[in-house]
Amino acid sequence: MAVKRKKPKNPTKKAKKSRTPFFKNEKFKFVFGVLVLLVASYLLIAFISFLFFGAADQSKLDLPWSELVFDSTIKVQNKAGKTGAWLSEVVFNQGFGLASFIFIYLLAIIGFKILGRNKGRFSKNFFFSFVLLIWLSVTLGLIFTKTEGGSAIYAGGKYGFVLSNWLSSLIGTFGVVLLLFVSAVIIFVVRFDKGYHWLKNRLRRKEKVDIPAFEEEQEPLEDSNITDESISKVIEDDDIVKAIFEPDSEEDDSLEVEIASKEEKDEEVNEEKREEEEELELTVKKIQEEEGDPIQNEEMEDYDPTLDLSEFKFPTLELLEDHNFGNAEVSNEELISNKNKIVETLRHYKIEITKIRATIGPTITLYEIVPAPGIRISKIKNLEDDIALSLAALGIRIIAPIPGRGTIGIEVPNQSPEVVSMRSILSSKKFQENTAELPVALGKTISNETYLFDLVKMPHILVAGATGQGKSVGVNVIITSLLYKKHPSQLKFVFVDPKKVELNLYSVLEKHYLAKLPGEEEPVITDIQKVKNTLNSINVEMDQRYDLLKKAHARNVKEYNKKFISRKLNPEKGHKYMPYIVVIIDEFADLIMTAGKEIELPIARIAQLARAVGIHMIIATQRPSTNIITGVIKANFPARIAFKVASMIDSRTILDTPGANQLIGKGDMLIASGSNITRVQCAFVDTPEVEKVCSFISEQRGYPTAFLLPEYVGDDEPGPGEVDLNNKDELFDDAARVVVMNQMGSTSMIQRKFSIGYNRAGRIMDQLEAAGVVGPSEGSKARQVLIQDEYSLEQLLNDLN
Ligand SMILES: Nc1ncnc2c1ncn2[C@@H]1O[C@H](COP(=O)(O)OP(=O)(O)OP(=O)(O)O)[C@@H](O)[C@H]1O
Repeated sequence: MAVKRKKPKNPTKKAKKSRTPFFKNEKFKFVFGVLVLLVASYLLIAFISFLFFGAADQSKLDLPWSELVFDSTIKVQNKAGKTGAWLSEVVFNQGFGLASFIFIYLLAIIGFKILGRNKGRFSKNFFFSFVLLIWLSVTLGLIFTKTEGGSAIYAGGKYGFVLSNWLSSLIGTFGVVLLLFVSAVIIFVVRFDKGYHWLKNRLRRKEKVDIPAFEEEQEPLEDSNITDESISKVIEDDDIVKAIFEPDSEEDDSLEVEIASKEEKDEEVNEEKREEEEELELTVKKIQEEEGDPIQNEEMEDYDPTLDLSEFKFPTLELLEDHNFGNAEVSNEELISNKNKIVETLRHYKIEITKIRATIGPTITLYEIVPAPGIRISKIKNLEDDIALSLAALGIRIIAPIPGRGTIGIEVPNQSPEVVSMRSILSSKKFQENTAELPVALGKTISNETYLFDLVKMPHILVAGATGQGKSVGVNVIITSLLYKKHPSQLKFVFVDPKKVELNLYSVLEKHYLAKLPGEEEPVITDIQKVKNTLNSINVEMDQRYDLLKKAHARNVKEYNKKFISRKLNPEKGHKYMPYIVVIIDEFADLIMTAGKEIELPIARIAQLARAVGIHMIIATQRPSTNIITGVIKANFPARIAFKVASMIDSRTILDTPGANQLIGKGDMLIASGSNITRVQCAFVDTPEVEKVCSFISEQRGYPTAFLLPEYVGDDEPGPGEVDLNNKDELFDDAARVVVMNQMGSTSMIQRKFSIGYNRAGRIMDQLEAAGVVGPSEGSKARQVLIQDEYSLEQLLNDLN
């Protein structure tokens, strides 16, 4: 009985089903497709026969169709019979002449399209075939102005003939020839992208433009299915080259400081270039691999994830401040004085140097020295404090040796440090032109380069630093960078902020960029229990994403989305576009102190596995002690950012090396990724600026709700076996009445009737089971209702209350 009532389970689905027109039916499509192909074949036979026997049949084809068909004395030679002969006459001679064969091609592509076999671009093919039909018939009409004595066939057909005649009278024969030529070139260029590039290259070569070898290779790449990753790689390589050149250009300002020649540098540059070329070849290979992707599906316009908010406007740079308070540059006097002090101090300890070179950064100047042969590096390293003392500067850091350069670096803070504005780094060419998946512009390096990374490659970041050293600003910089590059459909944030103040300003982005649990009020999570549920829910999302990736044979979310966008994945089979999810946890220490393992384990799991499915995590902490940043966390967060910390031990805890204790604060930071440590001056973005950016976004139309994460039932929610009837849900009585009235124990019915989440409906169902209203769960079937009438139910409810 209960099963019968299952019918209205999903009314919208039902409505959809009944609305499906008959011509979308698979069988109908198949029959229709085959019919169209048969007609095409028949016409092909008729047309070809017409070419041979048209002249012989000509006299009979002047008769009206009915007379021709029904008069049995009339015989035609056309292999497709009288109808075929008559059709050929109408389409060929009265229509478009030899170009009429294009009709057969059109019918064939329509037939294959209906059968679902047409993988080409249908609308494009259709349109161009039509254009070609007209073009060809006019051309043939122009060339074969008169039919030859014996021939009964108009090569250009009546239309071609009339049209070409009319055009000739209008612009003259030469004009028509010119028009046909120009239109042929236009058709060719518009229709064939490859042909266009071929033509362009031909013309270029003719101009004898000297194109370097790698550029010639890049040209077709633009057009092929080049992946964003490969583009970003090319750009990154470019950046490396720049990074090598830039310090040199800086040196020009301080020529007096430089002692040695630049020959070595040139060699390095050559080597980098060689590497770059090798890298480029690799990229090309990768593209070929991807072309062989076996999953192909029916042709449609590409899916556009941004379509729902297509009018969304990215925040403008004007929303950000310049923060340029007339920052003084490092003077030559300062450079020379520092250089002299370094040289003197080292000399004092009998360390001779052969070369010293300065690279000026926004807050720090790096003095690179090459000690004389035989000097032990450790000796210089041990003099760190002495050099600091003699330079009377805090924050001296010695890097001995600078990896990959064979020199020793001494970083000295500038007397008047520069504030690196967020605006300046976001307006940098490097950021503007970056095509990385999740580009983050964090600040400027020691060589005044914009420091940029792709969060996808990092892929989770641990940020630590003593209070007031720029951690919150750093996190805001990361978020702002992403907001300037990613559309709301491509990126979602989960904000966890136990302090309740730091990330709250982003709550206005709820309907654009935030993800939350269903039924959750607050978009920024502050409650520990909710943090647990959210992290576990992200784990569920991660598992679901892995399942979808597996089904789609995709290795990562980028590949998956690419397939989804090109409609190779069927949404009806559960596939969906996957936005990146960036989880930002501020004050991680507070969470670990209160919830310990319950928080640590889901975080570690996400950190271990979520990279491929587009989930990334950034956790920030003030207290970088080993009980907070445990081995499990450390092992899974290869990228770490350290602002100034109080002690060397703290520095070791974050970076596995000292150094963060010697930073100068105010956004001065060390970034460790793998074995590389880079000193970067973090960009500065003030809270009012972030607020402006957020309100710019939130004032625009958003999605109806935040991005909903999967539901997660916490462990401390009572399970079915341990239902507490003293603590019944307030909808319990009403739900019991609905169940008994309908005689159907279905959770989804309760969920629908009361517009509540599945979890709550499930809990009510468990309570109904414990109260004896329904029987135990029977898998996907509705539960048996144990109370038969409303009277018995009211009695039971009275007893329970
Ligand atoms: N990149 C920067 N450039 C210049 N000044 C900065 C920078 N970052 C931070 N500051 C300065 O340091 C102050 C403190 O920064 P911030 O609030 O980010 O510290 P914090 O480490 O988050 O502190 P807490 O842990 O107490 O929240 C800022 O108000 C600003 O004046």
